[in-house]
Amino acid sequence: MSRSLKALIGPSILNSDLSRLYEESQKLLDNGADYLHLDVMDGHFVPNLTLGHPVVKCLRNKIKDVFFETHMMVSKPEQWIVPMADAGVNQYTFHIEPVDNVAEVCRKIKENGMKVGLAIKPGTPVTEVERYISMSDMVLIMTVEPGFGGQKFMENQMAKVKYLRGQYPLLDIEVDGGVGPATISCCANAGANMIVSGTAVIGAADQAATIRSLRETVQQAINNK
Ligand SMILES: O=C(CO)[C@H](O)[C@H](O)COP(=O)(O)O
Ligand SMILES: [Fe+2]
Repeated sequence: MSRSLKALIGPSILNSDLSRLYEESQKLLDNGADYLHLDVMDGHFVPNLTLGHPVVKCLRNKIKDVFFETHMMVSKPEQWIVPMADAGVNQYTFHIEPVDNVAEVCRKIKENGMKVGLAIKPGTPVTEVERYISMSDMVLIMTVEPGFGGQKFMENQMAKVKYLRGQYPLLDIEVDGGVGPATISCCANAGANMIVSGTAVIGAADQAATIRSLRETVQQAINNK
């Protein structure tokens, strides 16, 4: 049977009340999130700090059967592969910009039993990531400068998504940054199927309805292709 694309919504907990990380995460899952997108920042690759593998491990101890993606906004992604695998991460998504040997990092991630996600910043050409696609499970096209939640969606990044979708009909393509009800059609029509949404979902009056509506918009675009 051939594989088909699936619309998946992975909320980012970055702009939630982080003193209640477990409760906020569980609430998102109860409201229909397909996976959790955990933003890891090192204060060096981006000018902000969030959480690391000890926190991810504690969260994993409380939330067992859910797909955890870590979005590694770090200068040395190779350094955190083993600790994140040990913490129970399912997919290790890292930025290729600071990495000399992307293939080697991909190899190590797989060797440690995780899926590989390749991320690029808004200023990085899509061709930079395209050459590594065969080694990856997913490509993340950032739609804000990484580092902070609550920023404005960059529509000009959709050209990258459209290009990738045209070339790779079954590739998992994720968008992250400023995505919510106002911008989801843009992402869906360009061909993104994995949707990270932080502020828009966390702050929604009806979280379940918002998650459902994001997924329906994306699934409809997939079905109409
Ligand atoms: O990687 C990120 C920031 O670097 C976050 O995942 C992203 O910003 C999600 O939050 P929001 O939807 O509020 O933009
Ligand atoms: Fe992110």
